[in-house]
Amino acid sequence: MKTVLVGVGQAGGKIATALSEFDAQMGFNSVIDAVAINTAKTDLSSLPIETVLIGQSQVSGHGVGGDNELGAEVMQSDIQEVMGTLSSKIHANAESIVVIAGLGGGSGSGGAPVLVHELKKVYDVPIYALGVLPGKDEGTMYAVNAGRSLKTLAREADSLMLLDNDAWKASGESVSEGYNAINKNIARRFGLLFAAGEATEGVGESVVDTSEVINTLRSGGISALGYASSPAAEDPAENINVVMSAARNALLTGSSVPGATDADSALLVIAGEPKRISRKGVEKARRWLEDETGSMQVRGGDFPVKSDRIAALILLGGIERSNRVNQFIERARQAAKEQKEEDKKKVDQKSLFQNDELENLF
Ligand SMILES: Nc1nc2c(ncn2[C@@H]2O[C@H](COP(=O)(O)OP(=O)(O)OP(=O)(O)O)[C@@H](O)[C@H]2O)c(=O)[nH]1
Repeated sequence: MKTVLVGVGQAGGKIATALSEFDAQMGFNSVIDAVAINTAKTDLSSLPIETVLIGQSQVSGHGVGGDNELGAEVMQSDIQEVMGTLSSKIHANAESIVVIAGLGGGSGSGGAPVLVHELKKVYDVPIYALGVLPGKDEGTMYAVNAGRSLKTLAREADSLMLLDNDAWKASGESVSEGYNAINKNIARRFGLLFAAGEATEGVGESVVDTSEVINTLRSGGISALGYASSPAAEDPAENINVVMSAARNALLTGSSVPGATDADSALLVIAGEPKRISRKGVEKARRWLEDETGSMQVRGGDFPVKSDRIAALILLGGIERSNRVNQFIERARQAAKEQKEEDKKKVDQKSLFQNDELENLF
C-alpha cells in the first residue's frame, strides 16, 4: 500500500520517521514520503524528514503543554499551510494517507483529528489514523486527552489503527525509557503491513494484495495489528504448527491492543519463504482466527520474504466492541470526571479569598 505518512506532535513525528527509515532499510518502497507537524520547534529540529511548525502566533514554538483543545485550534488556524505542504507529497500513486499521533498529549491528540477531517474533504484515498494510547502509568490528563481524541478520530478516519503504549514495551522499562524500542516495534509491524501487497519476491495466487488490507479496514472504527514469528523448517510439512503458533501468538500476545479479539473483519498475512509455508497450517490458522474473532470476514494471503522464520501479521478491523477498548473508554470517562472535580476544587479554593466575611486588612 503506497502511503504518505504524516506525524503530528512529538510521538507522531518520531514514529513517522521510524516507519520511513524501516521502509527504506527493507527496500519496500511503500512509504512515498513522510512529514512531521508540531507546535514545538525543538521536537521538529531533530527529525530528518520535512517538517511544518504550526501555532507560532499562539505558542511561539513552545508546544501546547498537553492542552489538546489548543492543539486542535492551532491545527485549524494553520490548516492552509499544512495542506499546502502535504499537497506536494501526495501524488497520484498514493493509495492511503496515515496520520500518526500520540493521543495523550496536546499537539498530536488535538491536531490529528482536525487534519484527518480536512484530508478527507480533499483526497479520495482512505485516510487512516495511527493513534498511540498512553500507558497505564501516565496521568489523568493523558487518559482524558486520549479518550476525546480516540472518539473523534474513530469517527473521522477511515480506520483508527490503535496501539497501546504498554503493548510492545520490554518488561521492566518505563514507557519513557522504552520509546525508542516501542517506535522500532511499531515501525517493523506497521511497516510490514504497509508493504504487504508490495511484495517483490515472487507473485502467486496466494500472495496478499493491497486491496485485502484496505477491505479489512473498510468496516471503519478502530483496528489493531498483531505480530509474531517462529523459526521454520525447510519442509513445509513440518511447519503446520509453526504457522499456527505464529498466528496464535500474533493475536493473543503480540497485538497492538492486548486483549482485543472480537472484530468485524480480519486479515491473516503469513510472511516467509513460499516454499516453507504450510498451506494446511494457513487454512487451520484462518479457521482458528474466524472462531477467535467471531468474524466471518477473515481474509488471508502470503507475504513472500527471504527468511528462515515464518511470521504472522493479523489485522483486525472494527474492534470497538472488544473488552480492552471498552475498558480504556471507561478509564478515560473516569479520568474526565476526576479532572472536572479537581477543576471545581480549584475554583472553590479561589472563591475562599473572595469571601466577604473575611475582610481585607486595608
Ligand atoms: N510510542 C511512543 N509514544 C510516545 C512517544 N513520545 C511520546 N509518546 C506518548 O505520546 C503522548 C504524548 O504525546 P506527545 O507526542 O509527546 O505530545 P504532543 O502531541 O507533542 O503535544 P504537546 O507536547 O502537548 O505539545 C504520551 O501518552 C506519551 O506516552 C514516542 O516516541 N513513542
